[in-house]
Amino acid sequence: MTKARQKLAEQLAEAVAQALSEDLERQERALLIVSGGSTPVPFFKALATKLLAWERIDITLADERWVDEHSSDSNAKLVRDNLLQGNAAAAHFVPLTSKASTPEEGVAEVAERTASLAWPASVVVLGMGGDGHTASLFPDSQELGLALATDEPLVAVRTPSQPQPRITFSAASLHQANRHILHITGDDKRAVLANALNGDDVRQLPIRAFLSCPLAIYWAP
Ligand SMILES: O=C1O[C@H](COP(=O)(O)O)[C@@H](O)[C@H](O)[C@H]1O
Repeated sequence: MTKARQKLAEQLAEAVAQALSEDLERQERALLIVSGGSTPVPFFKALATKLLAWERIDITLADERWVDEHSSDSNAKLVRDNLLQGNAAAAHFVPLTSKASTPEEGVAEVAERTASLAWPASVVVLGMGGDGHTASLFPDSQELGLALATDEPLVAVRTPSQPQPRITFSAASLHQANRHILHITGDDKRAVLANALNGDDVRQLPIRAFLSCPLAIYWAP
């Protein structure tokens, strides 16, 4: 972990804690939506140390691989191991998988589970892959058009470039937030983001669906 990435994670944790705290001053519960992958780990660890009314905070994921919750590929495991620790262990975490064997079979149950959360979310923290995907809105997914257009909260996704089936919040659901943040690191992702800012084809680079939310960008080399 470089010093710049650690500092970025700490600054992001401070901003997210501040946002949650502000929202909790005027509402009973607040919702935080986080992303999986490798980038958020230092952010999760920094956020877990914050003194917040965690028992009034719901946390869920932007997307998930349809894998066992103990799998190393599980975004829920990532959140449990790194964010739901220390002070933040009191938060209420809502995972995006079920006992169903496929996301197509489980999506309705997960949608019911997430409907009772405190929408709009206080903060959505997005990540981005080198192909411009965010959440599980992948350029090569046959469900991308549906996930970008539907009013349904969640979509089951099959993506040729990914080994596991996935479930993702739709763009419409992820738009329902008071604040949107993109957390990325590295020159390769900076170049992808620059490319995204220079065009408007959302299917080519799905992160474009969030560029005008507005989107606060947290980037370090
Ligand atoms: O597959 C995923 O990838 C993206 C980016 O992950 P990273 O490892 O490059 O940080 C992530 O935002 C998404 O939630 C995750 O499911």
